[in-house]
Amino acid sequence: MEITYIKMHGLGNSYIFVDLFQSNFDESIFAPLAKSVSDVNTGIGSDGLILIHPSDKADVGMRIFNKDGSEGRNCGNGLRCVAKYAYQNRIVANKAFTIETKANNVQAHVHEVNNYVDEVTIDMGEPILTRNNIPMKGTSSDTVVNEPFTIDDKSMNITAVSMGNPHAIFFVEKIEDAPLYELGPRITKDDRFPEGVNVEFVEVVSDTELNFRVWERGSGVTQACGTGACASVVAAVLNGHVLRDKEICVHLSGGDLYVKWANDGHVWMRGRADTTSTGMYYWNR
Ligand SMILES: N[C@@H](CCC[C@H](N)C(=O)O)C(=O)O
Repeated sequence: MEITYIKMHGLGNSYIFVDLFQSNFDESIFAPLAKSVSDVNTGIGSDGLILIHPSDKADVGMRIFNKDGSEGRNCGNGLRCVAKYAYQNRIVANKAFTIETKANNVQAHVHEVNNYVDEVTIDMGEPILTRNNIPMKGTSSDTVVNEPFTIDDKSMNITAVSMGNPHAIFFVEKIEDAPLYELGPRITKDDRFPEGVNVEFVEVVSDTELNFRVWERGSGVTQACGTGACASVVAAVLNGHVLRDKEICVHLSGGDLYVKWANDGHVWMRGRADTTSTGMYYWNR
């Protein structure tokens, strides 16, 4: 099977994009295709697969499949890439437009300088803070803010936030000491999260800056996670580390994202989206 693709990334969080405005495939191929293209040795190498598709609910639609073939409901870095692609390939005519995800419809705004889109801002909508809707098991309170969380012999405090997909945020003193490889793969599959969870370790650098590392559900360690950065800023506000309605710079392994949890409840994310290559994938199923 031959599949035309584009490889793009948001701060090193890379995906293989397939434009379903141009071609059509059977639903059954997407999960195995995500696994196949993501393999760095026998595929292309990426954190997953993203479909750009026609939508009857928004100007353009996005679906995301993680490296292991599981489907996610939202992807912040993917949204900025889809916005850039849709504008540059004239799927949309205006710089401001809507994108449908499995979680919600978001508003995108591309920033064009000398005919080149370098940054994209996304209004990600409102975070979900209720335990049942994150979802996370437990009864101690309706929201999960700085709640004791023990795994094996390690006691930490968790704040859980959904940006349409679930995030478990742990504040640490120093980002270099975060137990990312030790606990990331355990927490992501912990029974307390019926749908799994994206795991973030966050250091508060100042009242305008956070350091951030992630173990993504279905993909493992990635260079960046847009929804994770948004969830971390919300968690930092809830814990009194940073102010609401103020733009916070989140330092991820692959670069910086600018995130604000506005007073109207919406979370805004601004950052780069980059294209690395286009090509034909020859898939031996
Ligand atoms: N990298 C993404 C999130 C991708 C989906 C996630 N792994 C999940 O399963 O929820 C981002 O930039 O937000």
